[in-house]
Amino acid sequence: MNQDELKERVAIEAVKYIKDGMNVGLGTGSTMYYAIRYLSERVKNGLNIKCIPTSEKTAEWARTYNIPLTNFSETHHLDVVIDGADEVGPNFHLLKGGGGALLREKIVANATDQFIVIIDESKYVNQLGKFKLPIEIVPFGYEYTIQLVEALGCKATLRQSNDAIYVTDNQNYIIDCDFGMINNPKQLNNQLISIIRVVETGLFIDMANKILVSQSSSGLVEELNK
Ligand SMILES: O=C(CO)[C@H](O)[C@H](O)COP(=O)(O)O
Repeated sequence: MNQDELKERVAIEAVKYIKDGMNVGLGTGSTMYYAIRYLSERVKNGLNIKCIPTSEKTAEWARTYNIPLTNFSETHHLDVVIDGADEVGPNFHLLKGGGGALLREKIVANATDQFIVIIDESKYVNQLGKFKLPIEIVPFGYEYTIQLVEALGCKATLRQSNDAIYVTDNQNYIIDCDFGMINNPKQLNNQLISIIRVVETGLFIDMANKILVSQSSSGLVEELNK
């Protein structure tokens, strides 16, 4: 079973947690694309939901597939949030932001008591840090911000897109930081967000309640609960 098939499998399982009348947070990324497509089938068959997307891309997909959207002016609490991740480590701490949507993803995940993360087994790790940690920073004075972050022990690379600096949906920049293996994700997250110029990090500490993992050997989806 290839990685796209694994993504589709786990996405389909996650969408089963969405029930009639729910307010739902929709994450960002290629795994979520499958979830949105499957969800659109259920909406077509009468499922009544309202969703808050975590990125402009996800909002575009949702509109394309006729999934009703809402926003935080109308709804403050979400019944369930589904999102992918780049790595899931011990204690369900997550490393996210590969798709550049970490800030809205964290805001949306923070609005629920049921945050379901969908991954294939290659992303389930003993220690976070093989994937470079994305950090959203304000453009103002970004060169010095990079120095301040690097002083915490990493090599930071300003994310580019089409030969220009990558700009997030919030008009900020992303730096991808190689800290090596991260021994204490909670402490590192606290150190990083104490830098005023850092908006948010891709470390999601104590946020996920349920991890769905698709297994390459069997194609089965394992459910892990906190
Ligand atoms: O954090 C994210 C976007 O900011 C994504 O959830 C993460 O990058 C996983 O994406 P994919 O499902 O494409 O592997």
